[in-house]
Amino acid sequence: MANEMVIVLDFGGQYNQLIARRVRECNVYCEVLPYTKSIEEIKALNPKGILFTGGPNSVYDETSPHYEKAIFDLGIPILGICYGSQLMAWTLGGEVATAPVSEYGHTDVEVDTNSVLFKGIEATTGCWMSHTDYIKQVPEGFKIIGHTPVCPVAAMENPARKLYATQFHPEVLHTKEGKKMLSNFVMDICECAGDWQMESFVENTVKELRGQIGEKHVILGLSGGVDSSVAAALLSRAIGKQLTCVFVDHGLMRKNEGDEIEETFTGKFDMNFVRIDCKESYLEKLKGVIDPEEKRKIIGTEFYRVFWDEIKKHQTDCLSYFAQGTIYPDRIESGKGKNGKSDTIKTHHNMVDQPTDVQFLGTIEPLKDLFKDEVRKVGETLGLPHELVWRQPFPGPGLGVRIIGEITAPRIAVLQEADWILRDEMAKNGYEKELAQFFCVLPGVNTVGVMGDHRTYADLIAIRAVTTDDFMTADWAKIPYEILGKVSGRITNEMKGIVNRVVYDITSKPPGTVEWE
Ligand SMILES: Nc1ncnc2c1ncn2[C@@H]1O[C@H](COP(=O)(O)OP(=O)(O)OP(=O)(O)O)[C@@H](O)[C@H]1O
Ligand SMILES: O=c1[nH]c(=O)c2[nH+]cn([C@@H]3O[C@H](COP(=O)(O)O)[C@@H](O)[C@H]3O)c2[nH]1
Ligand SMILES: NC(=O)CC[C@H](N)C(=O)O
Ligand SMILES: [Mg+2]
Repeated sequence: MANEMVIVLDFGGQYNQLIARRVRECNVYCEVLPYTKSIEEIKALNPKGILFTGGPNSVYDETSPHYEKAIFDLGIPILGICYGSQLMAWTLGGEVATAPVSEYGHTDVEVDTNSVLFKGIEATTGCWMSHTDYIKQVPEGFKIIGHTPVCPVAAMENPARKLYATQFHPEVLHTKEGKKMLSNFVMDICECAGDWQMESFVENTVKELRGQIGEKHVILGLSGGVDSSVAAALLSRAIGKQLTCVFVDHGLMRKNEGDEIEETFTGKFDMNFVRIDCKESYLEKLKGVIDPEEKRKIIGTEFYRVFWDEIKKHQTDCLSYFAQGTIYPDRIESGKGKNGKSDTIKTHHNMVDQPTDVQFLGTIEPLKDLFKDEVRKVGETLGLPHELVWRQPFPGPGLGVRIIGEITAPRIAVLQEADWILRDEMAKNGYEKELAQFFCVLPGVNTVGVMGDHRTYADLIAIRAVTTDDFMTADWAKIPYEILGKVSGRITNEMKGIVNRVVYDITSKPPGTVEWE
């Protein structure tokens, strides 16, 4: 049975995925759709509620994204946020104009606690604002349920039509009671039951996979990372030995990692597992390549070829499905997630177009709608070992996107060694589990140093470490200086003549990204 669903209509805001996350935290399935989705398509999905996102435009501009008025007559509850609130007001005959005073950041809002939207919330509540326009006049039938000293309509409602709007952003953590407000909307106003549970996800997905695959064979790209391991466990539960897991050892893994993965998957699991050594062919393909996007595309395309060659070996008579552990943020950050209006930040290797001569029966991505923390929950539900479920993510292109400039065997070895020292020292100091991700980067810069009265001219190593829960935004990690000092001391001593300087990356995301390429 299909889950009940809430839709986020994307008008170009920055926090749209966050809205979906917050709704899912209420155990309600939620997807972000472009505002170009027709009203018929939306009706067909039978949503229990709709949220309109924020956006950079002004509704009174003719060229801004608008939506047909009829959506407000469907009887489906709607919550407009920021631009979405202005759109609701404007479309229904209210007035929106440039605000006399813009509000950015923290603002105390006086809310009407008699409104269901603000049930259980104190009358003055800290909210997060980011607007230059405002609702000057609410449409007929609407009541103001929130204001600030400079914003007369910080929230409005028409409960009879189940229409609600907030000028502030309830989805961001800085809106103290935002989660409660969204929960009030989803549970009380949309009357959702909260049936999006990991147990039912596993059960439904396994059933769907069985139906889709039938007697056919599936080749899964298994990296030993969280996503593909969870995808492997799901597929294995659905189709058992019809599944073959293919681990591509492209030589860009961390020190000893290839052997460790082989050991785990041949030792702890009863799955068909194949490790393919293609170190040489990857090096050959990447020779002389320095552009980050080009590297990513070569690595991604090569993945397809390896899988395809493997399939051809086993199947001469019929085609197999190809499966991978793609998750929701992979699609979004590659610019393929939503309305095609978002910028391509970097092409994740698994989002590269399939070469035309590669023919799979179809692609299976059972985790494509999940966020990382949800994937981990699925992994736990499936009973995967804790260390596997809570592993740090490791990008498919591996050290390839941490070696700036040309990728060569000696440069890979340098980075592997430095990275191993960092991981070893973090583990020894019990700091490993504190951070979402940490690693070394080889920037390809030589610097001058002095050692034993000799001049050195050797490589620089950068340490990158972040805290985040969804990898969409991240902060640089405040690793204690003592640990950083030990790491730097060990790298420069144990890699004498090779590395003579270590720096720490103190950039958050945005403006940086987690990986350097
Ligand atoms: N070395 C590899 N061999 C085979 N498949 C791979 C390899 N690296 C990545 N993939 C495929 O690409 C997908 C995306 O990679 P990604 O790194 O995002 O996920 P993951 O490695 O499974 O998990 P994690 O994010 O924890 O590293 C994987 O789920 C897997 O299907
Ligand atoms: O499988 C992957 N294939 C890729 O091409 C890729 N690029 C980045 N990452 C990982 O995604 C998270 C966010 O990284 P960025 O801030 O660098 O985009 C971080 O966890 C990165 O390690 C990738 N994972
Ligand atoms: N964050 C937003 O959605 C902003 C909406 C609109 N562009 C404004 O400035 O008011
Ligand atoms: Mg990975």
